[in-house]
Amino acid sequence: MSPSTIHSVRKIYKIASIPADGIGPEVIRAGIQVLNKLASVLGEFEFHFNDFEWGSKVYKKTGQYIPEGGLDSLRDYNAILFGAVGDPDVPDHISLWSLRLAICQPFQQYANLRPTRVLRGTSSPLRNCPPGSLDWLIVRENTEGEYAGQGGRTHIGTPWEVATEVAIFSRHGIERLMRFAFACAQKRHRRKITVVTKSNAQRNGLVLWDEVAAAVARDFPDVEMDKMLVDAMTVRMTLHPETIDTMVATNLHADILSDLAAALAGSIGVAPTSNLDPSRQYPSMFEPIHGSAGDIAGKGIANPIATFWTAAEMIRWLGHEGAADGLMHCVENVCERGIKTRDLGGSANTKEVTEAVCNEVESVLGQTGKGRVDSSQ
Ligand SMILES: NC(=O)c1ccc[n+]([C@@H]2O[C@H](COP(=O)([O-])OP(=O)(O)OC[C@H]3O[C@@H](n4cnc5c(N)ncnc54)[C@H](O)[C@@H]3O)[C@@H](O)[C@H]2O)c1
Ligand SMILES: O=C(O)[C@H](O)[C@@H](O)C(=O)O
Ligand SMILES: [K+]
Ligand SMILES: [Mn+2]
Repeated sequence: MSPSTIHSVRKIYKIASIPADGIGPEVIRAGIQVLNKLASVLGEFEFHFNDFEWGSKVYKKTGQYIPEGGLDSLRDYNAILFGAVGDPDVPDHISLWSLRLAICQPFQQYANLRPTRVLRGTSSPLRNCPPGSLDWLIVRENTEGEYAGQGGRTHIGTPWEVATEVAIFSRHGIERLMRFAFACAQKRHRRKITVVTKSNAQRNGLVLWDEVAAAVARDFPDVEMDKMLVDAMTVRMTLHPETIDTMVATNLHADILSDLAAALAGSIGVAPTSNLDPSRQYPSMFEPIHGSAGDIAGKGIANPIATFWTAAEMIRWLGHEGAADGLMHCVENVCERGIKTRDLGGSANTKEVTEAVCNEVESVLGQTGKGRVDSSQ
């Protein structure tokens, strides 16, 4: 193939980056550096990043997180790379609802994927967790449930004040999510799914959840399904991690379970998330699971690996499976060499980890090409 032909097949992706608050800009900068390195080494795609300044700083000046017409302007992108939102001067419910949820919900990014495993070179705080025994995929409902946004407050400030927070579960919303979750489980080698529920106490919405899960399960006879109450699930995750593969849970339950999962796998600093619109009508959004981490922001010590793993999931969604695996292989090599941030027990800073990953991409993927990785490396 002549160089000009190679050039002509290179895919160009327009990525909207929204670093936002706290450590968001620090880890997104690192993520962009690694993605650009990967692109130049592999030569199979190229990224055109457009940085959006949306975040709490701008909100404090203008009163808006997303400017007029802003959401529409995102529709032209192949994907959105998001940092984190949250600022000590802004109530958390304002920042979360005005930025992250203001994108996920209208863009119908109903499937939130949160893979969790113990990366090579890192360890679980659990005593009985040999490599490979914690390898999970959490599928979180991402548009309704406890995050439906329905409710209100009356008699504000009085002793008889009332507030409601109404969880909404629609058959349509549950079914599309369940189908997606079962299809994910089917693609993994264990073909096993745990439907997480709380249908003993939540006797309407989560009973519907269970019924829809049972109906969908009939269409996936090759996927083994079990059912677990969310409180008991925390025990199983901690004591018997090897019995779990894919789990599917409501918006709030999975939010909580995924922070637990991240900690059990080693650190919230490595955990990725994809907010997917499986219909591909809207761009999907990729972000580290963690928040703006005000306690470490500005110190240059945030773990960028959650963003690197997120970046790998983004390129996987764009169709470059080999490149995604190649990037993760390099990230794990760097961990194995002990170049890790403090949350993983190391002493490296964000910049050092980022440079080490870039160098690894260059030396490993530059040799094998196209993201193919020799597993003996
Ligand atoms: N999707 C999002 O944007 C998102 C997610 C979670 C929280 N938030 C917001 O972020 C703010 C802070 O929330 P929080 O403190 O509950 O959660 P957090 O994830 O920001 O931080 C929890 C703890 O984990 C540590 N941590 C997080 N990411 C890390 C990383 N990459 N490297 C090393 N350590 C890391 C922090 O230092 C902190 O001690 C709040 O305003 C919250 O609403 C936003
Ligand atoms: O609930 C939240 O704050 C968000 O869902 C956030 O925690 C996340 O995990 O994205
Ligand atoms: K985040
Ligand atoms: Mn969360």
